[in-house]
Amino acid sequence: MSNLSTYSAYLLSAFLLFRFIRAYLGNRNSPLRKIPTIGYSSPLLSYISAFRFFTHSQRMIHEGYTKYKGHAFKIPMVNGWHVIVSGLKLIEEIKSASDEYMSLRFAADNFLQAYWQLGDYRHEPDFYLINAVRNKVTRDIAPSFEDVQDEIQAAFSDEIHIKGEEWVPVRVNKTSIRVISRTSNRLFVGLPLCRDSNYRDLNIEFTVDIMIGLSILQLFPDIMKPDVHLFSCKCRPTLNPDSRLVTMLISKVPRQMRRATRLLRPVIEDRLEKDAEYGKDWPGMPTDLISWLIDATPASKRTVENISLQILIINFGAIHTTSIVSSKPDKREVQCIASPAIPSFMNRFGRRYRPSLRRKAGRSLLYSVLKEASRLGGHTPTAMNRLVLKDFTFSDGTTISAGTFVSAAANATHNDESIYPDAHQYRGFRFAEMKSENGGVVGQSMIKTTDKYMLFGHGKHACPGRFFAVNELKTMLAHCLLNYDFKFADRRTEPPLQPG
Ligand code: HEM
Repeated sequence: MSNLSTYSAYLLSAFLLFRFIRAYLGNRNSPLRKIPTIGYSSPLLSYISAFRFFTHSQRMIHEGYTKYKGHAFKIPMVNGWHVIVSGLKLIEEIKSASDEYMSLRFAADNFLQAYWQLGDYRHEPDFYLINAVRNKVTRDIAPSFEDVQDEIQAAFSDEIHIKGEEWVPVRVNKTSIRVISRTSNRLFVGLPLCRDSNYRDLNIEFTVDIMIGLSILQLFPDIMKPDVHLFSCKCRPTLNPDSRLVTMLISKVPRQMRRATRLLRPVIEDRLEKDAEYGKDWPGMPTDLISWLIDATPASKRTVENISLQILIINFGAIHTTSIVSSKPDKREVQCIASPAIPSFMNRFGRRYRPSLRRKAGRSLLYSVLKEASRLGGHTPTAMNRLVLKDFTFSDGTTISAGTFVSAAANATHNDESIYPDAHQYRGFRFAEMKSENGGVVGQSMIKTTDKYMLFGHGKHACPGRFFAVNELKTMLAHCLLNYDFKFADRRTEPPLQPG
């Protein structure tokens, strides 16, 4: 046996022994024992289920939801348990739990393996970007939205090259992610950087690189991370990454962080200089995320590296999420052609409303189409992901111990027949046609989060970027409807949906 395989065999045996002892000791008195398990719950076999969860999370959560709807069930993970709840009551209890008990921030850090991939943020009370997004991207987007509209038009005409009367093939996912990267960054960093193809690719690739990094790191128990770290990456927010050869080979995250700093440095330095010279809100200060971040970040932390990293992270949270709502993450193709006519969709439904209500009706139909696509799209098996920091007992007596992940079963809820009749079918106007209790058509806003619609989470941490994301998506869809006719390249007439 070579040295490498002997070392691997020792490592594996030590890990299995460690896992067995830890699980055995931990399980004996754990209140989690009372919660039913999907998959194996015994110390060693549970590892098999933990691996299965990597590839079959939707299926396992659907199984749990079907068996224990309205209650909690648990699924083993490599580093502990993931408890999943459903039903108004338990979801409301997560919603109202204080951050002291259940933390989104720690759950996200843990999921992303942030300490290992991005650096040590444990001492930061909050990401400044969350405040910037909550306060500014939510309220102050109206004046900048004309720019965003302008970018949508420019981005589509750069991406889709219409040739006279010919149908042109378009990869939906690739096109939508590039358009979204450009339009979101028109708000985040402005012109000309938002159009720089190197900057655009960086933001698109960064998400993929983080996901690859976390998939490797999540396979290892935390206690082995110092070793795993030799093979992965660890870099401080100062962007001074450990440059060990193997580190650099496995994870691209540190490299991408340096690339971001390089690209953003001239614009951030210019803003910081102007801020120092003219003070806050200087005349002509651009209304974009850079300005908002500089404003929200304490003076001692206003470095190019820190602000670049925050911009990269917000792109991570904004681009792929928005693009998944507008298209499936596959390589399917549609054919596009310039459309001279106002789409029949608008005419047909416009007639059903008084002229004064037409614009409102058109908007509500667009929201409905998008909301239905996101309901069925199922890219998020769980929502309201939290790490339990102190033992927490739900009103039905279920106790979840500290260190456990807890979430709501989002996708299973979105596909529940008792909530959404014909749940597995795409009905574009489902939400626009929803009736109020007295029978009037009320429609349902995509921005409003409920225990039955959790695309953006729910409660005080519900996505603060959703106002921007939904307006961006609506404007993109309206632009496509007004400017192109399209059909699926493979001649299908129904959208290719992934079953929930
Ligand atoms: C369709 C697109 C998007 C989806 C599906 C989405 C989804 C989510 C979800 C599920 C959460 C966690 C909520 C919870 O656990 O209760 C979240 C949080 C967050 N999102 Fe989004 N998001 C989107 C777009 C954006 C955009 C465009 C931005 C920024 C402009 C953004 C910024 C944030 C931030 C800062 C948080 C953290 C909030 C907190 O910690 O309190 N998101 N998002």
